[in-house]
Amino acid sequence: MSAKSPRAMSTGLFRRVLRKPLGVVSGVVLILIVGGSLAARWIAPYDPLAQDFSIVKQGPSAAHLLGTDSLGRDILSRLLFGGQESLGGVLVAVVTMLIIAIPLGILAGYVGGLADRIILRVVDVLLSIPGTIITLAVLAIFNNSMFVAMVSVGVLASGAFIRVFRSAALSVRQELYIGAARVAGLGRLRIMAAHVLPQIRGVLLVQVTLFSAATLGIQTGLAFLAFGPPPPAPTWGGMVAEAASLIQSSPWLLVPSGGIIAVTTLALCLLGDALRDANQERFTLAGLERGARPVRAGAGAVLVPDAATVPDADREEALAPNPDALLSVRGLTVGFGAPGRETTAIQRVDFDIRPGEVVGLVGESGSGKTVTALALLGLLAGNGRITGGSIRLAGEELVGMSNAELRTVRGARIAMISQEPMVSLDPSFRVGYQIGEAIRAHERVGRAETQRRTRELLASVRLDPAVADRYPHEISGGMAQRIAIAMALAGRPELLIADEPTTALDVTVQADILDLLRTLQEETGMAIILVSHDWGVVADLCSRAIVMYAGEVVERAAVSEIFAAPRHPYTAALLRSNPHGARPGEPLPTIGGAVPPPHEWPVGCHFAARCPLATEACRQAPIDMAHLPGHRSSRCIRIDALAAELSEVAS
Ligand SMILES: Nc1ncnc2c1ncn2[C@@H]1O[C@H](COP(=O)(O)OP(=O)(O)OP(=O)(O)O)[C@@H](O)[C@H]1O
Repeated sequence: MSAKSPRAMSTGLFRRVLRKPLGVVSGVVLILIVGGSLAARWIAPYDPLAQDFSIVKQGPSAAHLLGTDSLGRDILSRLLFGGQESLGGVLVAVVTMLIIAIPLGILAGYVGGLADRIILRVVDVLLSIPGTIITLAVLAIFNNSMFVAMVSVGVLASGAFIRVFRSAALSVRQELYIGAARVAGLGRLRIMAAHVLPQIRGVLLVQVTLFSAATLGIQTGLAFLAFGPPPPAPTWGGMVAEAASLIQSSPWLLVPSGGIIAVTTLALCLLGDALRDANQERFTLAGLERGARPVRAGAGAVLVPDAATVPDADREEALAPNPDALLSVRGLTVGFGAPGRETTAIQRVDFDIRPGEVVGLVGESGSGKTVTALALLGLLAGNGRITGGSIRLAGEELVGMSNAELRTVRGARIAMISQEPMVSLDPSFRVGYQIGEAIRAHERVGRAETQRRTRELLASVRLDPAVADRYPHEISGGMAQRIAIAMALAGRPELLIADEPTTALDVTVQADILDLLRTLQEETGMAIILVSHDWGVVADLCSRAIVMYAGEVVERAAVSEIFAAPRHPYTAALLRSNPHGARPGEPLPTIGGAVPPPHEWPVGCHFAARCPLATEACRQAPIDMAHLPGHRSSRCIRIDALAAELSEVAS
């Protein structure tokens, strides 16, 4: 078992390149050219400056494999030494470009918002600068310094590459494992360095090879125009210039000098092609293996309490969080869209979770369960904001906390597992490494301690320690969910939000995961919010349930009470359509119609259009929560009619 870094995984791309004949040939050619230049002082047969006027302009011979030039100097030796200047210039430009484009591109793509807008303006400026004129001016100002000229080439080219790396980072940002890393409490810098950068390395390598080819053209072009080191120092461009001036009398001279530039450029372009193909294969394979699925995720939410969005009737409750609760949510309202013109997606959400309590958050698709869960973590999509209400964790207000403050809450105090454990895991990292990363996000621990805790966490989710050495594509969905749970436990959270943790799993595995969650809850004493639309799962695990419909909590009660006598027509309809209660041969009752989207919410009861008990009064004004005996509440004014209907059915 190990929690080692993902170096082995990064060799996957190179392995795929090595399977491509063009990739191998171009790679070998480049290694020979670069290696030959680096080792020039040991392998060059002659001094590149040594002149011998008795053998000028000779063709290839045993003594001079590539012939001699107009001063009798050995061409092979000059090419080998000249490569140092030409390839060194390429290296300077590429490194300069990377130093600027990688951080700015990833920052713009991953962080977005103002940072993105500022960086894009800088890119516009860089792209509008006439590169050739600036480079020639730099050479004039800096006394023909090829080094400074290549730095300026790198700076000027970085604008285009910032855009490329930004696009790559933007697409990685949507991945669930990035969301999972944020939930685990990892900082932005760490996520960008450890998760985004490795994911865009394929694009990066392709761009580096193609830019190197282009820069080689610029470097040799400048040397051809007599910029850079003056004669007799060998440069590839200078050798081409000399050969061009003697093209009539000695055409051979152009073959080795022009040839080395052409071969190097071609090899770089072909290597770039092979890398691009290998990288695309990787995404296709990863997509097939993981069933890639887009996910709503984005920058941390801006938390702006807006008292005006909390209706008067609920204001008193909104101002009175429960001091005994671990989590006390009051009047929580979330909007999506441009500030000031948001569409409200959840509103007036109130509930408490006591320490160690397991509570189900139930409702059809679109009722607002996930938005509520993400709001608790400050992880709403980039266009989402908390526009009202309060979230208190052990008395501490989370609404209004900065992102940095929220990071100390995520993972450490509130953890989350999602319904897609496989896509929550970064495919490039061994699972042991990812668990280790979750541990280190909360504690400063050494390698040995990280490994010990990784083993301990794997054991706690009933997995063999050897699983740590596997990559996500080497494990099953059930194992992936166990690992996601292990990662969630790494910060020893007080509250675990499990968002439909069994939905994507095989039925046989579902029961195991629920069992595991129950055992872990008993062992650790943490509270759990179980987001689900499956009453069977809720009945299995939860003591209380919160039922949501079209962005509002419509009923809160103990699960046993809800099953015995629901106090909201929506809860009753949901229970009737529960597949666990289906009778053989009888069609399963369904709730007619669909959950209205936020912009179609009616003024009155949101469920009125689908409710058989609705009257005119239900449609006229917003319905407040009615507090019933036994800590129950229901957002319904027809509770008596419902109770009468249910007792009629029962009798
Ligand atoms: N980024 C977003 N932008 C705009 N609207 C959104 C966004 N995310 C969620 N919503 C809206 O919020 C509402 C509640 O969605 P939510 O995902 O919370 O429902 P849910 O009950 O969790 O459903 P499911 O079980 O399908 O996950 C939906 O109407 C949805 O359209």
